[in-house]
Amino acid sequence: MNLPDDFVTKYQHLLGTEAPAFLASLTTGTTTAGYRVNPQRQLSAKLTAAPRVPYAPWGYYGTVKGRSLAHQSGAVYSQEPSAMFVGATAAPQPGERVLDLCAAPGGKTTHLASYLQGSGLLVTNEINRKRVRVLAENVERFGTANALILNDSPDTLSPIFPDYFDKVLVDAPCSGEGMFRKDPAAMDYWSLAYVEECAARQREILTEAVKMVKPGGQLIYSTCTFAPEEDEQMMAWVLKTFPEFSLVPVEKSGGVVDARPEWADGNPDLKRAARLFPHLLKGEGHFVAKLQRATTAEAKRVHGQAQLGQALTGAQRKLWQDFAQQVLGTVPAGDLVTIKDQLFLTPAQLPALTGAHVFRPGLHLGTFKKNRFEPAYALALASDPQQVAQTLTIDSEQWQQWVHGDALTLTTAPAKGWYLLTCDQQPVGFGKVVQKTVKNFFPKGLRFTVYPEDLT
Ligand SMILES: C[S@@+](CC[C@H](N)C(=O)[O-])C[C@H]1O[C@@H](n2cnc3c(N)ncnc32)[C@H](O)[C@@H]1O
Repeated sequence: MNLPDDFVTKYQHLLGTEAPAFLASLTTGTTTAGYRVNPQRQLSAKLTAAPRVPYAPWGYYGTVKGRSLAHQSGAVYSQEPSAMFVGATAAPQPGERVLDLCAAPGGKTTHLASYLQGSGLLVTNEINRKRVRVLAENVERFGTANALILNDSPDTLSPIFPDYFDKVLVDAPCSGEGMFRKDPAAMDYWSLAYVEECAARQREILTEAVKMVKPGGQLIYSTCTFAPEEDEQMMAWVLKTFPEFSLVPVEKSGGVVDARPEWADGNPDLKRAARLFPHLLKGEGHFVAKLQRATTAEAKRVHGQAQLGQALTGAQRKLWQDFAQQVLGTVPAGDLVTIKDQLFLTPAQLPALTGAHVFRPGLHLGTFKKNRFEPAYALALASDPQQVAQTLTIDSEQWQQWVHGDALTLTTAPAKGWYLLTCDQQPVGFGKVVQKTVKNFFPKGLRFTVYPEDLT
């Protein structure tokens, strides 16, 4: 791999005697894959036998194939090990209000969801229209029930959520130098000028992000670049521009090191942030900082209350309750709304979302058809098979037919109706049983063929 000349010169100057090891790790080193397991799931011994990522709860080194049961059912999320340090630094407590401002494809968001354990609120936002779809797919696949998914720019959100969140994560769009080894295409658009462009955009994003942190709350800032302009210098700028914020020490282990004050204005507090270098640990390049807002200010009030959809008709409520009682065994608590014929369970007590683009108002429960209710795939993946009344266990061969979109044939005929299909204790979707056939409702856009090599 040929690194850009300007990049090599810059880091030779910055790193001095450390530069050869650093540059060699990028040109001749190998990337280490990782995955996080989903704490909401029963996990097979195979998934948890891999070596642990030292700083990341639920994190393991190793590979899980995309066309595997573990991936499809949301038992795992493939994530580069250094990226796991970001969620581990944010580590929200159950019940907190959390904003992930730059969230697609959803690696950090699903990690934050694991910490929240289905409680509190996760507002997960992605500015890009195409990428927000992928974010929604991953949030649903991971069985996240308490997320509001938005598709907005930071300046649309800051007036809606003033002083609102316990934790705000800005996993910023950056020059991506830390990904050169994993994704050499990131070098194609890199230049010294591009670093400056990214820094300007980060200042804009942070200017809005700070407004949404409640007094006493925290802002977590991360990039996957080595560029001091986007890392230490960005934090030095925040400290000077927003004096209510101070850096709190990021706990470091497993080869994670202090950030470099000498690469910014020399403020020793900058050491409190963290750098992940590929020549010092098993992972790619990252920078992570944790900023605390002082408690002195009084929180601004949010306006109004969100109208995320329509109220249910009596007939719709009965259809849903009958389905939930019979198939789930219980009616989940929470606020229900419909958008056209779609039913959602929404987070409670949100402010008015004036001007925002709501991509998912909450957990998709299903669709009202003429006089019947059809449960959603998202509900299946958010369900705990051990709590669900009507489940049907399928084997690996049937799972392959299922994700391919085929109907399944059973040897005996259970009672007619909806069942949560499970394979190896993982929820894989709802199927409708009619005599000895299970009709396939696996979403058309997600169907895939499993090849023999995917099963090893
Ligand atoms: C580093 S990626 C986020 C990765 C994600 N947090 C994850 O863990 O999967 C940065 C994201 O910021 C988005 N972005 C780009 N420009 C932005 C802007 N001006 N404001 C907010 N987000 C932006 C990009 O579309 C991209 O999805």
